[in-house]
Amino acid sequence: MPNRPERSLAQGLRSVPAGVTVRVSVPATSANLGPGFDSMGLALDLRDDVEVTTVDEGFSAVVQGEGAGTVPTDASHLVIATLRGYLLERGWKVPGLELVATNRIPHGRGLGSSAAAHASAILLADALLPEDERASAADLLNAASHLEGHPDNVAPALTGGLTVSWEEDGRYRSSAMRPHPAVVPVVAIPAQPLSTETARGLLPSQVPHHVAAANAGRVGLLVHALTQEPSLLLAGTRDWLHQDQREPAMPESVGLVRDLRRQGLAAVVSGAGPTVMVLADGMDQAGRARAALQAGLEGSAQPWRVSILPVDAAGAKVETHRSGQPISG
Ligand SMILES: Nc1ncnc2c1ncn2[C@@H]1O[C@H](COP(=O)(O)OP(=O)(O)O)[C@@H](O)[C@H]1O
Ligand SMILES: N[C@@H](CCOP(=O)(O)O)C(=O)O
Repeated sequence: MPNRPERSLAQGLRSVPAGVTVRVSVPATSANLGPGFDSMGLALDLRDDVEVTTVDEGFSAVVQGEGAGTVPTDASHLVIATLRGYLLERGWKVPGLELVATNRIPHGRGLGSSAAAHASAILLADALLPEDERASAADLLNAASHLEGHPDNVAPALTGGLTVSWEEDGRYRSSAMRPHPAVVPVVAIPAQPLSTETARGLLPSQVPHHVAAANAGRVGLLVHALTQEPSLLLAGTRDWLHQDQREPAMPESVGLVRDLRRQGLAAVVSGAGPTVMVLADGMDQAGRARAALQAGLEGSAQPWRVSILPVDAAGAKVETHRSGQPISG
């Protein structure tokens, strides 16, 4: 029977057959949104598209767009390595893979590129398995979040929209909400990257009780502002937990956030930075935010890309193609 997995007696692993193609499209995400450190996230309308085809042997990647020329193109490519690791955990192996990535999410800018890569790998691996072996959406979220180390990017990348995520007994969970249609994200993306690992290394291991309490209050307000009352976004995006602490690694970004907030705009550091994002209340304010970002960046030593980046409501999309059959969603 074509495409039936074979048992590898040597390793006790079942093998995904050659000739299966799966595609995934995953959006960029902005995590934290001010006070919601490691919990809040928003999907943005900018996508990485990744296709893998199983082959008889060898692991290779063709990378177009962001990361081309810098990320590995062999078995150590993040998506290939993650996909194989996940299959192994599930008791499966793949003899070889050809991967084609069309990347639009810039790397190391706080827009969730590594979360998109981890989510892509888990979704692709899952789609390579027979239907009766597929994991639930909750299990996929949990697996990808563990790989990323925190769920705030992975959750909106999978579901789209606005998410709040949490961890309970070692398992990551998330709930998705529809942001108010007036909310318009405006981003300023610098040329110079900053790794999330470096930015996380700047955070203190403890904070005073009153700081934790103040941030918790603003997260509650943030959910209300993002879903019901965008006029409260400036107050709802106030943070004391991580943005100032990371200033040494991105002084320009944190200074810009302060400057914009003094002008009444709900500016935040996107994820671990250094991208700056304004959550504008309507298109008029989004236009003012774009102009304020451009003015604030005049004279910067590096180029910045300033643009409106609308909310993505769709989240991740997966397509599978098995030996001559049409692609199915
Ligand atoms: N699509 C991808 N393909 C391969 N590697 C990737 C991809 N996206 C991210 N990475 C890896 O993750 C790193 C960026 O991760 P990180 O520092 O967490 O920043 P980000 O805020 O973009 O997620 C890149 O430098 C690269 O090594
Ligand atoms: N909560 C994390 C979010 C990291 O997001 P990224 O897009 O920068 O990877 C953090 O702030 O460290």
